[in-house]
Amino acid sequence: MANTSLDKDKIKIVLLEGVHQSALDTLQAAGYSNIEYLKTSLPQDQLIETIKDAHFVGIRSRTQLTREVFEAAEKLVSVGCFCIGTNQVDLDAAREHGVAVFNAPYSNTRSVAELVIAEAILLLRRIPEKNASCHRGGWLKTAAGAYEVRGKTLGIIGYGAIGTQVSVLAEGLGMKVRFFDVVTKLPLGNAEQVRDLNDLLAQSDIVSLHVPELPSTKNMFGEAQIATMKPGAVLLNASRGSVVDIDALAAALESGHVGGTAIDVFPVEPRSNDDEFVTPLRQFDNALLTPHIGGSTQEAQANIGTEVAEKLVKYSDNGTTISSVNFPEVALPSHSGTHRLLHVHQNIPGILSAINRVFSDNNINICSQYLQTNERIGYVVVDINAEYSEIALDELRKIEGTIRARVLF
Ligand SMILES: NC(=O)C1=CN([C@@H]2O[C@H](COP(=O)(O)OP(=O)(O)OC[C@H]3O[C@@H](n4cnc5c(N)ncnc54)[C@H](O)[C@@H]3O)[C@@H](O)[C@H]2O)C=CC1
Ligand SMILES: O=C(O)C(=O)COP(=O)(O)O
Repeated sequence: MANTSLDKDKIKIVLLEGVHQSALDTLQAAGYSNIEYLKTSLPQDQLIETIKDAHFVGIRSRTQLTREVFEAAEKLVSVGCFCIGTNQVDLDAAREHGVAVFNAPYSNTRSVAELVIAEAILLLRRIPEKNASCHRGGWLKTAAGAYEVRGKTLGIIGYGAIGTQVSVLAEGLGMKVRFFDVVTKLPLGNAEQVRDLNDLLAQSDIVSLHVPELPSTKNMFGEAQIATMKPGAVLLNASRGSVVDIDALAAALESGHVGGTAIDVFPVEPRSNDDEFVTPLRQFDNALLTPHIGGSTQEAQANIGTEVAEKLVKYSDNGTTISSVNFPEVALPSHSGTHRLLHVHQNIPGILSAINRVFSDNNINICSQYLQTNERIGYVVVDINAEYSEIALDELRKIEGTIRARVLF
């Protein structure tokens, strides 16, 4: 019988953007040795060349996996986003090509929250401009415009995993927490949900954004929202660069309406540490600018490396898709003694009977079967006796609506 389950050393894995060593360790410990490791992201043409024969790809927030990339990467089975955000991946295109995408939804939450709290304190004490002045030989020893965060109102926009952590830490420092979210959320501690964004902005001394990049959050914080902030209040953004209109923010820093800002994410970010960083905010001493390092701590990166690599290994070794962001989720037991067929298909009428007909027409006994569907695709996993897997795989691949079929043993 032909060997249709790929040997592990033939499974090519490309890891980009310097993911943590823990990812390599996890993959290697699971027997995967064919790993190409790159420290940066790649422009689209080089990316396509590098991953055209890859089965697994690991990225962080910088690498853009567009439809064109998925069309070119014919062997791609799965993508690991070694971060929280998955906006850099065309998830529809991935799903249509049968590529399961995984991320690490919580491993860097605390790191972002700690940074935001530190920035809030530094901004209210006017530290960024005092620090800049000291570096130039100045000595701005004054209490003018410097405040404690205790008793101040923090307005959080997006009360999810990060927003709630910020909320808890802020209350520990004696801040009043108010939040705005499009979903009704259970407030932690004494935080209160404010239903109208303008109301939140009008009462906050510190505004911090923690929303995902979505069509609805693109430029959601522009001239009008900035104008509604209290004069002298500070704005923090460690979510995505597309959320804040940077030119409007620059104008408000120029006029003094915004008292200071801490920005970690930008509409255009350099591809690597060797490229120049360009933003209109560079000219302002009271703008605390960081190079998208909200989640860049040793703890977060090590945990993310292990977490996402483990998800890729599980999907590769036994087909489990638990916590995939674009695939129906199936938790699978091990399948010793049988061959496991994995079939990803468009969710169209009649396809399940066509799949089951393959087994009944060929008199193949099904040892176990698992199915999960969403409105677009279905994922069927069938364990059968080894001797029948080649014929079954051939027949499954012929079914109209099949996106991808593979066998594991
Ligand atoms: N700077 C960095 O290094 C990092 C940045 N991030 C960014 O932070 C974002 C948030 O992360 P999590 O808290 O884990 O996500 P999450 O999904 O747990 O929370 C996001 C919250 O935003 C809310 N939301 C969505 N649209 C909204 C809108 N228009 N107005 C108000 N609220 C809205 C959601 O209902 C949800 O409660 C990520 O999507 C990612 O882009 C995440 C990690 C590191
Ligand atoms: O986790 C996220 O969404 C982040 O923004 C962090 O991205 P990074 O891994 O630092 O490129």
